[in-house]
Formats: sequence, structure tokens, C-alpha cells
Amino acid sequence: MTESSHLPVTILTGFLGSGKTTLINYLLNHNQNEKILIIENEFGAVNVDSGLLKKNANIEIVEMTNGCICCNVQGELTQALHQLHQKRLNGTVQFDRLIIETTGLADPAPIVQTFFIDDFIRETIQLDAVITLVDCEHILKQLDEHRVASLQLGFADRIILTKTDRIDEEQKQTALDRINKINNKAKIFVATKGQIPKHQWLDIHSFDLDDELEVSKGFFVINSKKPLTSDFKPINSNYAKQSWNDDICSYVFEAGELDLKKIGAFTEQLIEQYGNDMLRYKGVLAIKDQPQRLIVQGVHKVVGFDYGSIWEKPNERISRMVIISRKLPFEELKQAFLETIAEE
Ligand SMILES: Nc1nc2c(ncn2[C@@H]2O[C@H](COP(=O)(O)OP(=O)(O)OP(=O)(O)O)[C@@H](O)[C@H]2O)c(=O)[nH]1
Repeated sequence: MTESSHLPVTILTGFLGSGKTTLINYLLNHNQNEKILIIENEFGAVNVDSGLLKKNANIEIVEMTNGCICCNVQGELTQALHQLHQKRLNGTVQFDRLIIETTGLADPAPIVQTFFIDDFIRETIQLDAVITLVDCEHILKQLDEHRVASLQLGFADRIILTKTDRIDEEQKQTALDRINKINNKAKIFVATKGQIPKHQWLDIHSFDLDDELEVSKGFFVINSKKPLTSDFKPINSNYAKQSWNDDICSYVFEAGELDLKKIGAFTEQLIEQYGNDMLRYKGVLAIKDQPQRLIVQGVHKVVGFDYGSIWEKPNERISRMVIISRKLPFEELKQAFLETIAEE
């Protein structure tokens, strides 16, 4: 089966009331070209959301009300995906993409892992991205009171801010500062009442080993011991004055050229020891004497490596790795990372 025939799947998460159903309704009203299948999971015995989703010829809804999707996901979701694939093949159900709308109380980890653990799912389905909606009006309180809110942010490839129409600029900035500290890898968009073009959250190929790694100004920045290049400016922390105490945050490692063997050993050890705490990570690394970028990308202990595009200019050769994780022993890891810098 070719890559292009893989069924694209988007995981849509976000705390209770963050606007997931509203976003899907907007998509369905502005997307006549393809048929979308939605797996919905509602916490509790009665699925309320499917009643809220507007009836539309391009939509098929599968409800999972047998408890929370994340609690028994590897059983129920895996089984549902197998069955849907079969039905798609034999034409009983026709759809071009799948969106999994999780309950607002779901930890995305087991849902995401389902796509890597099961061989059949890996070969037939392409996890496109984890999209997290954030109710800007209530996010600070949700983060203070519900750990799952920071997990949902930590897993995100894209973050969509909702209800920005209900807050002022200062509140929005405060919410952004806190979101950025937790996840400075995800691109952030705004959708008022679900209004957002679909290309901003669908078909973004976040789990591909591509070269793109954008880091917004974050907290934990390592600067190489040796000068990198004359025009390289390390990322400065804008948020040092903030004192959020979320247990998930973003760490950024930066250096010049690395030694392949040493960075390999570092990464292996890091994943072995801290993989369970690391929600998402991605590195685009410059390896000494290697013209191509080395891409590392992972979820917990599932990791992929590949060589990407060629570094065009010598002064671009900066290694950068972002890890979104529960608290890591940063100083210790910083030293270990710096020791992987290639000898002159
Ligand atoms: N003012 C405002 N209201 C919004 C916006 N987005 C969603 N809402 C409203 O927020 C409420 C909750 O939205 P839903 O789309 O049901 O949220 P959900 O994430 O599906 O909720 P759960 O199923 O409980 O997790 C609804 O009344 C929406 O109309 C927005 O951008 N601005």
C-alpha cells in the first residue's frame, strides 16, 4: 500500500467546552468535497455531542460511549479502526478522512500511541496531527485544576485558541505566555466560533520526519559552549518573570555541529530513561561531515530517525531539539547534550 493511500487521521482534543464540536460543525459546513468520518467519544453513558453535530451528507459519526476513550483505548479504538478499515475496503462505509474527537477529559497519550503500537494500523492509517483547542477564557483555571489540560497542550502539533472574542488583549497574552511555556513547538491559530480554514489544521503531516522545526521563544535554552556562527542569535527567554508551575514544559537544546555517535548515544539514553515523561520531541540536527539534516521525532519511547534536506549554507548548521516533557533534570541533560558537540 502506498503512502498516499493511507487514511489520514486527526486527533482533536481540548478541555470540556473548548469548542471541538463547534470547530467540526464549521468544517462540515465548509467542506463539501470530501466525506469525513468522525469518531466521537463522550464521557458518560449518553453521547450528547453527536446530537449537536449538524446533520450533513458528508459526515458519518461513530460513537464510543463505552467509557472514556483514553481509558480503554488500546482495545476499543484499535478494534474500531480495524473494523472501519474493512468497511471502507468493502465499500460499506465511504470516507476520505477520519477525525477523532476526544472527550474533554481525555489524556491524548494512549490515543496517540494506538497509531504506533498496532502494526495493521501503522500500515494503513496515517496519523496526521494532534490538534488542541484552548478556551482562552478558562484555560488558566483549567491548567491550575486539571492536569489533563496541560497534557492536551503538551501533545499538540497545532493549538487553536477559541473564545478570544470574550477576553481582552492582556488576558490573551497571559494565556499565550503560559501555553508557550508548556508547548513552544506547536503553531498557534485563533478560531472564533470554529471559523478557521481547514488547511490550518488538516493535512499538516506532523508525524512525518520533515525538516520543519519552529521554536517560539521559550524558557530552557542551551547555548553551545563554542560560538556557533556570527549571525546566530540564541533564543532569549521573554517569560522569565512568569512563574507558572505546570509540570509539563518545553525544553530547547541548541548547539552547532554534533558527533553522530555521541548524539545517538545521548538520545538513546535520554529516551530510555525519560521517554515515559517525554510527550513529544523533535530534533533537526547538524552532524559533522554529514551534508543532510538528521531528523529525530518521537512520542514517548516511539522514535524515528531519518536524514532530511541538505544544509545549503554552512552558517545554517545549527542543531536544535525541542522536548515537551514532564520536568527533566535540565542542568544534567544540558551538560550531556553539550558533550555531543563534534570536535574541531
Ligand atoms: N463566544 C464564543 N463561544 C464559543 C466559541 N467556540 C465555541 N463556543 C461556544 O462554547 C460552547 C462549547 O462549545 P463546544 O463546541 O460544544 O465545545 P466542546 O469542546 O465540543 O465541548 P465538550 O464536548 O464539552 O468537550 C458552545 O456554546 C459554543 O457555541 C468562540 O470562539 N467564542
